[in-house]
Amino acid sequence: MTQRQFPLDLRQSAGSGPEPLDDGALILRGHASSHAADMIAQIRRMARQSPFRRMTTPGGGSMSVAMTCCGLRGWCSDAHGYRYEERDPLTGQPWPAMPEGWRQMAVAAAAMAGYEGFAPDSCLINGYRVGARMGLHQDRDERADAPVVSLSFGLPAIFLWGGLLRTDPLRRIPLLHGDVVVWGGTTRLAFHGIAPLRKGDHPLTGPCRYNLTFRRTA
Ligand SMILES: O=C(O)CCC(=O)C(=O)O
Ligand SMILES: [Fe+2]
Repeated sequence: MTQRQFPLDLRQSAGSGPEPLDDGALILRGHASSHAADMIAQIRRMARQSPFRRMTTPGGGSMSVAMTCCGLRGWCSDAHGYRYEERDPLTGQPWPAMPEGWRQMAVAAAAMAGYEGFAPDSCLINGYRVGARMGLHQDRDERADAPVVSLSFGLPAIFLWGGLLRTDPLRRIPLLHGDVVVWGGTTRLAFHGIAPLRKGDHPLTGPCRYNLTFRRTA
């Protein structure tokens, strides 16, 4: 008898305890699944206030990932470089507030990874469609003495996880709907990225993947 297989893009992770990723880094599989529908609805509401946009890189290119932010400061990229801004440059208005439930989830996930007292003041919201990718980079525009907490919703993606040198070997780690990754401490500045998103259709997000990263900027 052939085993019936769920298509990859309908899968979500089981929530089977922390999965070590690296020193100071772990994956909480499925940890955000039960909040997904609410959080996706909130993302869509926020995007009416501060729309997803494809930012320009300092090199003059345009990012394939569409971004928006919430919280006290939002990450911005343009011809002048990368930085955090208190106002959305697109609207001239403050970014949408970070919902208290989001903050609590990020604080709890950080604590599960050993980072007590995480106080995120910014959340970068990435929107990926088929082919969108994020090249290998370090998250170094915010405080590196606080962890990054990352939530994935919708279509699966391959997370590329390296080391402190750009040339360190890369691991390819599937991130599914509801997965949470926390990294800090000695691997806070590890290089990472996202492989080009594969086509799919997710019941909650259709052809997209959303990724939320909570950070401490000041
Ligand atoms: O989409 C992801 O899972 C990672 C995003 C990321 O690395 C970033 O926004 O800095
Ligand atoms: Fe990053």
